[in-house]
Amino acid sequence: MDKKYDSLNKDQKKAVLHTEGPLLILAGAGSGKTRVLTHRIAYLIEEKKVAPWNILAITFTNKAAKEMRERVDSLVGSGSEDIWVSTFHSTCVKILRRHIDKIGYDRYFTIYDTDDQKKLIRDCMKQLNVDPKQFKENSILSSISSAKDKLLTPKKFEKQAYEYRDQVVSKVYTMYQDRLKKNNALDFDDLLVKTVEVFRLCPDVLSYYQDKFRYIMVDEYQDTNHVQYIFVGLLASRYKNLCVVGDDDQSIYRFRGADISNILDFEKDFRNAEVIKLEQNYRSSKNILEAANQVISNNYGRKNKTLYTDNESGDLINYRCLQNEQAEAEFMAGEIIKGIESEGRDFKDYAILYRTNAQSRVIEERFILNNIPYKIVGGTSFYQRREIKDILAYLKTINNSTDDIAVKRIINVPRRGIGTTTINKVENYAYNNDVNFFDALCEVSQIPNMTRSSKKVGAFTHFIKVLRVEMATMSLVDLTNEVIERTGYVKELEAEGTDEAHGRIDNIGELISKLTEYENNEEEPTLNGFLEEVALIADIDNYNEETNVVVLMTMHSAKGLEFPCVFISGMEDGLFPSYMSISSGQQEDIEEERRLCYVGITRAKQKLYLLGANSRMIRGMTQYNQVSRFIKEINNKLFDLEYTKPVQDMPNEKTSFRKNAHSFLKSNPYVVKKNANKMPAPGNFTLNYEVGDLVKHMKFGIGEVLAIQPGGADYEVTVNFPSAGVKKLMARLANLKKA
Ligand SMILES: Nc1ncnc2c1ncn2[C@@H]1O[C@H](COP(=O)(O)OP(=O)(O)OP(=O)(O)O)[C@@H](O)[C@H]1O
Ligand SMILES: [Mg+2]
Repeated sequence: MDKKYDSLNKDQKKAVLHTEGPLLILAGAGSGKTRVLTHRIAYLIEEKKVAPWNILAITFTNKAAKEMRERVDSLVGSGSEDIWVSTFHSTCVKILRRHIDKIGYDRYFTIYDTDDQKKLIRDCMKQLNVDPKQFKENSILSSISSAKDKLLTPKKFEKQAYEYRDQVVSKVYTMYQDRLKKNNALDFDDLLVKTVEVFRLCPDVLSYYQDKFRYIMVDEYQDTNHVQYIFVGLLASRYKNLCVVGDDDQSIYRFRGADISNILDFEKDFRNAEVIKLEQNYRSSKNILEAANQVISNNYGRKNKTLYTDNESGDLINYRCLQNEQAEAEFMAGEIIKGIESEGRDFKDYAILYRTNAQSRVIEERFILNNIPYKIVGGTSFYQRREIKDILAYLKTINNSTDDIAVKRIINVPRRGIGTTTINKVENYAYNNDVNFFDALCEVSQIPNMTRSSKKVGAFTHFIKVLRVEMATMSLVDLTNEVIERTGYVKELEAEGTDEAHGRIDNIGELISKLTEYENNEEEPTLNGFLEEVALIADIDNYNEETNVVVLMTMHSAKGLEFPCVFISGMEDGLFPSYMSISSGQQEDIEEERRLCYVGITRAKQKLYLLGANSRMIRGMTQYNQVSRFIKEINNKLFDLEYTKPVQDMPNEKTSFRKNAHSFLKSNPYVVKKNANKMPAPGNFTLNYEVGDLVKHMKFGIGEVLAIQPGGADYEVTVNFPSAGVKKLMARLANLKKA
């Protein structure tokens, strides 16, 4: 056997050599699962003389597929181009291009992306007279998608549709599917559904692929959904040479239909399955691994796994709670620059992970300021996002209506019944009369044959003109809120209720935060000034093509990847774990967040930063979040104590705590300053403490007074309790004692 297999440990080798029969490799992060898969492919070809075209390897993303092919290439040398290494979707496309005619589709079908899907759904809803105010296309779309995941055809779905909403979805689903077929198109879910359909209806096709793919491997098996599970099951049912690898602790796509039981039930589905556990982690330092283990051990119902490493203890984990999100971003930039200048690191050694895409905005701006090249992976950079461009287009239109592109962008967003025919006519009029688009809109009554839409156009131009007048007496934040309110932009997103829509709402909130920041920092804030500032940032943020760059991404996108240094930003309750997961009250939701935290931590090889902020501006409002519960699940001993006060001990560290508080107050315009309690006392009630003092509360222990504000017959006192976060208390009831 070739020398390259000597680098594998005993269990890994066992997994590589076990080529016949079902095999489950269930192992924690960084234990070499993906590495085993690549070596297994090499072994099958080189030692077992299996033809490359008899091998199918499925990865979760195209990026992972590309990496796996490269790794196999470097192991085997030649022949690897004949192996099928791809995602579920690309695998299915290849199969369908050859055989979909068997179920009445043309082999040259087109694939619909989300935008195409939405257009089609909209058409169907119109034809069926479904009220788009009551039923949002995105929400219907996501119901259809989840039906497809479960292999529910329109007919089957109809049979189960007892509730009114389901009956509406059922009607749309039936027509949608019909129209897809007429258009000879498949959506993304169909790629899997139709492949399974071909396999079930055409035994000869299934038989061909069962024979072809004698050896099947699936990476990240814990995140497969039902239809993917059926697909793999059908293919593997003849030879049963199926090797799946995964980690139940890294299942993070439940919201997309991933079913963790697929991995937990593998032994039931495939009797005689060999199960191999890999227990050695090769990726991370001892400290990082220990932190990950401590966090995940708080989840119930796990498969029993232990993970150790022979790597060095390495640096302690750098946990820091900074003053606010700006300071957090500044700290990251500083650390990266320090690492490059004094530790010989490269930009590409660093990854910044966060819970929601909206968090990237502040970081992007800081990096631009400090000339740190970066790239957003699996997402769009902040100012390129659709909703941000839309709202900015409104602001541009209000500011200066000669920007035709901006006006055209929003003339029918959200939809107000102004269609392309109208727009074309207005464009022609503008061209012929040499006026800009907005002016042409204002003169709509002069344009022939426009009676029907002229009212709608008039309402739009009126709306813009009114805001133009009102803005003289309004802050920019209020102006933007007016736009959002009166257009119903956010309301529409709320009604959609999908994860994507929530993400967009978060991003709009982030834009409001940006505006608030701008207004606070600028002596004479103007809309024009703001738009100029943003235009500059939006222009520069184009580092995308470079390879030696810091990468920014959500923890979801980081699955399977590794980096020497990892920052996790926003370790605060309400952000991570998310507010939704906390407020749902479901243990499962917090557990999914905890798995995500485990994924995040285990991306790091040498250096891990867990960062949070005392205060964070969300939707233009300063929020004081508690330290993330996940931080509290990590033993303080693993934190770099030189920088971090252990959470529980903080109140004893009086001096540094005070010092901290003062700089905190300085940077926080929202907090009433020190002389606040010299304001007229409500009634005859006085306090014996002031802002900056430490006080003791019966339940929350010692905390620091951040603000005091008279309110009726009492004071509202804002206190930062290290054990419980920032609380607003009524002084009489709270009975706080100076500590
Ligand atoms: N036996 C080994 N000797 C040396 N390095 C190894 C060994 N096994 C794995 N590694 C290295 O450890 C790191 C993690 O491996 P790999 O990415 O395959 O883990 P994984 O289990 O797939 O992780 P994840 O759960 O995050 O997907 C890689 O850098 C890999 O090269
Ligand atoms: Mg992996």
